[in-house]
Amino acid sequence: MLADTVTFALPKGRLIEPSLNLLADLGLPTFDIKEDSRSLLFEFSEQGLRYIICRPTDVPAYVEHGAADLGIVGKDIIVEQGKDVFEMVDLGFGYCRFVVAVPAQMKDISLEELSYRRVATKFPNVAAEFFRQQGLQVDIIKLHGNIELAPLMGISDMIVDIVSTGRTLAENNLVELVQIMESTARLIVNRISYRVKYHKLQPLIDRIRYLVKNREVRQ
Ligand SMILES: Nc1ncnc2c1ncn2[C@@H]1O[C@H](COP(=O)(O)OP(=O)(O)OP(=O)(O)O)[C@@H](O)[C@H]1O
Ligand SMILES: O=P(O)(O)OC[C@H]1O[C@H](OP(=O)(O)OP(=O)(O)O)[C@H](O)[C@@H]1O
Repeated sequence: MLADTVTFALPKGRLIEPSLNLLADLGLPTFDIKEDSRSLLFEFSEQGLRYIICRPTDVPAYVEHGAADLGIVGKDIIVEQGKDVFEMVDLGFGYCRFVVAVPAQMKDISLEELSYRRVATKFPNVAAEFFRQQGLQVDIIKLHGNIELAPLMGISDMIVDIVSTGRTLAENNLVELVQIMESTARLIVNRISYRVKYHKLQPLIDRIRYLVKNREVRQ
């Protein structure tokens, strides 16, 4: 942890553009992600600021271990990973929903009938917790992407995944059965940084909170 520098972990992928928009709206330095797409570290020493670009699923680890003081990450990943970080601000962008989806021919199935079936997901903890709360026992198959393929290929009966437009479900003949939770991007903060760098971080967090409250969400 660099004492005089604030390090921000930014997720590459879907959330990078709205994250950079947020930084620009705050008047913080930004960079052109397209031109510099292989660079992973951006330093602005005059402003005492640096950005690291990581996989979205790695943002909480960088923040938890203090390599970054702050990070931007989806609530979906926060809930799945349960890392020891402060969740400070709902940033409003990156809206999506966790759902249970089944093949269209199973659209009238009741939740109880899902018991003892196989569920494919990138989010085993979210799925396990949901079915546990429902009092249902299921077999969880952890995959890393293209989850909609699993029921098509017969390795699972259903999926727990993120839905945004619903297009991926529809194109793979799946239908939403039940919503588990909604998700948006969040500002997370390292617990020790928050104490040690309070004089720097709290004003920044306050500005982000104010901006998010008073601006149109730029997706
Ligand atoms: N279809 C979607 N529409 C809108 N937001 C989404 C969608 N899918 C995911 N998200 C949100 O954007 C975040 C980043 O998603 P993205 O697809 O860029 O990375 P990823 O492939 O899930 O992460 P990783 O590369 O670390 O596995 C997710 O954690 C979620 O909060
Ligand atoms: O409702 P939609 O707008 O169609 O979006 C949903 C899709 O987006 C995410 O996948 P992503 O594109 O991140 O690819 P992945 O399956 O490799 O994670 C999610 O896992 C769904 O597959």
